[in-house]
Amino acid sequence: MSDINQSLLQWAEEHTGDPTETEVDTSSLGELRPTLVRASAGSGKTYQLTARLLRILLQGAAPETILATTFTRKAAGEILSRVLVSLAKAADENDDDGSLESLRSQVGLPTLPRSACLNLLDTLLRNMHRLRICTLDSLFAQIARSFPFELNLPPAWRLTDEIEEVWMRERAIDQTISSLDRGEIISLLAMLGKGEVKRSVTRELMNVVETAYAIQRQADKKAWTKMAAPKLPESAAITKAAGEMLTATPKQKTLKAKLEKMGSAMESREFACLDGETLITNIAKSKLSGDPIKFGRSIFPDGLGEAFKVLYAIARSEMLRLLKAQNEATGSVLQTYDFQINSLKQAKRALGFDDVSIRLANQFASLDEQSLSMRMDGAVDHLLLDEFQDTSPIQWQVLRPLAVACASSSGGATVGDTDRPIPRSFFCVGDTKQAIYGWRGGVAEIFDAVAKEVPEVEEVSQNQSFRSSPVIMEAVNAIFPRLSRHPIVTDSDPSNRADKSAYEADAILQFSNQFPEHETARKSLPGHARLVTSRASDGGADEKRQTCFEDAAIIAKDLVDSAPEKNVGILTRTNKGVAEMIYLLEQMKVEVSQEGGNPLTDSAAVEIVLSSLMMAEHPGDKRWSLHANSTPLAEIDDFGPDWVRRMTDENGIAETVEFLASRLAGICDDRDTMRLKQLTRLAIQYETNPAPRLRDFVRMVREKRVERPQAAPVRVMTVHQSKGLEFDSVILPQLESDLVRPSTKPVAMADSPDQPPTGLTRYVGSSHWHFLSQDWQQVFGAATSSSMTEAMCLMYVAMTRARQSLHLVIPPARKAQYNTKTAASLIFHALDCDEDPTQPETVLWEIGDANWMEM
Ligand SMILES: Nc1ncnc2c1ncn2[C@@H]1O[C@H](COP(=O)(O)OP(=O)(O)OP(=O)(O)O)[C@@H](O)[C@H]1O
Repeated sequence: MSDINQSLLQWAEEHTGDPTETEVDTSSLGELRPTLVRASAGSGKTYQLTARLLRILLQGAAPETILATTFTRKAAGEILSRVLVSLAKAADENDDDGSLESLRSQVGLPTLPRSACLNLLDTLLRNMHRLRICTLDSLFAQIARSFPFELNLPPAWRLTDEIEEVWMRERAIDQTISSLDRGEIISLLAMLGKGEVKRSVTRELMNVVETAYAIQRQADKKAWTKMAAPKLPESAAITKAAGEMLTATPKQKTLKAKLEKMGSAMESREFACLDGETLITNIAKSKLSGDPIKFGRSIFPDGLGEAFKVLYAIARSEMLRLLKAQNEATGSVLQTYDFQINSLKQAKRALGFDDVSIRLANQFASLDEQSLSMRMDGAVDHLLLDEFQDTSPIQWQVLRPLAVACASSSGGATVGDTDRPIPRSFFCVGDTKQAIYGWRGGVAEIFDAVAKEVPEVEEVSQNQSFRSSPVIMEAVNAIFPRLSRHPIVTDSDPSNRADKSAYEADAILQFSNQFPEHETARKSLPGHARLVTSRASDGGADEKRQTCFEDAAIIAKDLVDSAPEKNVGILTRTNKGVAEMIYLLEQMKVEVSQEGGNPLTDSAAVEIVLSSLMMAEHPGDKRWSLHANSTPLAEIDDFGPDWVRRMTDENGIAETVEFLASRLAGICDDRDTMRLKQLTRLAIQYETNPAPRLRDFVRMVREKRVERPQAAPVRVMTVHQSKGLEFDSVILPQLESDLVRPSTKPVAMADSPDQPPTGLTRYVGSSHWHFLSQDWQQVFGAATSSSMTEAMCLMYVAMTRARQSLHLVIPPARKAQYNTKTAASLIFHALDCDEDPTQPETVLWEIGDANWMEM
């Protein structure tokens, strides 16, 4: 039990009366109907979920009948702490903040007695271990423990961590390669790559595993063979077409040369030169538009129509047959990898969260509710799901039977020893506009699945913010419903289903059309929002970004200086951006902290300790000893690889690290000292590992993010990390990067987005989409739309973290039309700014009062 819970329990014990004295009259609550809440940012999703949980508890439900899940441990902790703190405050007779009234209004019980809050708090604190408020991952791990045989789990299995997962992946890839002979490797690589061997075997396999394994595990076994490839045209037809091209007599030399090249290729059946051929692309365009086939500005003479059809059919068949072979090779290598990694994990008795979810999902498809509740340490009567937009199809498959059972209000447990039943309940909440975890498998369309699959679920939407000032809401309302003003949308041709831009445009259009008007309950909260260009910079994209970051740092410093009690969130697109931003702020002596933390290697002192350990691991590699010996550690008697090895063998890694850290004290500032302490703590934790090894420890330190203990007034993080948080001021300095980052991830075909894939294929560049059948074109298009929608969601999450002020800093545009595919350009067009975006240090748009902090 945490310290806060311990002290709450003590406090509750001193104040609790006889629980039977205060039976709560919950009749006014009515039945808790199955509910699906689609709620916008800051509109109180966590607040509502907490309210629902409290209502269920106040009705007398036993804590073990309730299950509330979310996505991060932090969010789960936040829900629990909101429940406990609001009860504790409401129960406190000396409270003069109106906490009891607030709780009464939150739960909808105007006569809720103070003593009932105290009794409930007491019950909860005594039954904390029974109340399940947890992440989906930890819930699944708990459930899995109840089904060891069905899930074929090794005895006494344990969960892996991220570092161990990487280690096992590398081992399994090595074993996959060893299981193949040389000839197999060469042909496999040729198939996996673009028909040519261009990468190292390990790197290519690593890439395939990283991009395709997770999706293939959820897919139908035959998914990689779904893509069909047409045969080459008949040989006679090719010969005839070749002849027509070779004998054609166009006036223009370029046309003649092109026809000769194509004709010869067909005649000799050497088709490699057709890949990437402009003429083929032009044939595809003409098929779509009905216009004559062009080459440059010239048009081919009449009579070649059939020959061009054959040429196109050859190019299409070549491309799709290669893709089909690549897909099959990918499926087969992933099958071998699957065998290797599973054997490894089975031998180590270790499973990752993904392994657990997949095994459960397969099992749960055929499980009835009774056997489910029998195994799960009793029945779950009340299910509450938070952040539902981030749920993956696999996770929904596991949750579905529980959701359906809880939504049918009959059959719940009774209150204590009485025979008064408490109807079961289902509640799920989320915001599809905040679906930013597509890469982790989250699928916002799961919301629609709930509406379809959970009987009689009531849908509620909520767009009133309890977080942001009217100015922030005005900014959000000014931007998102008008995103479709951007030239990407206005210039797009929606009829071309092989055009990537059309899908991107469509995604922006849908997002802006469906965007609900946002309101706020905090009508008198002052605020300020503006879009500015940064100072000019001469260089390329890196210099421009750097200048925006510098300007953002200046804005943050000004805000902190003028209103030290307010907090500032600087949200970047990338982790690299976070590191750069922190460096700049530290240079300006602004106190800053990083959400989620950095690896400890951001401290030079930690690097010295790591070099000393690596010196023992690789005595032949002089880099490590040179580094370690150029520091005060060189003064240790006999210091060298043997000394470190002896010390770790005799005293363990943690003690060695602690000793080395103590010898570095003289050269450490406060920050280094704190990071060294954190390093020692990591070493102590690491030593509980069954086979601790120096090399693995160093690797873990390099990868593991460790937060600094205290949050500073300025916090820097990626937009992803800011989800669920709020700041008085938000600064967005990285709006100029590409909206959608290029991806070559495989693409999946499914009956609906919440279903497992029935088909999979390697990625195909958009210039080749015209070769694909219509259904696959749509699949590629849908993947593009999803990425663009996610980019819109990211912008939305970023802006709606602001309570009072919002600073959007963009570099001056290259051209006044400003039609780049960036958030900066989208915002500029949505706001219909009159000012010239090419000018530096210009306020392009501004609302509210820059002195909001004084109001
Ligand atoms: N009905 C309400 N009455 C008063 N305050 C509320 C209410 N609902 C929410 N709040 C307050 O508004 C703020 C935002 O609420 P909350 O964090 O629950 O929003 P959210 O919908 O989860 O936000 P997001 O999706 O953006 O993370 C919190 O400070 C919360 O205490």
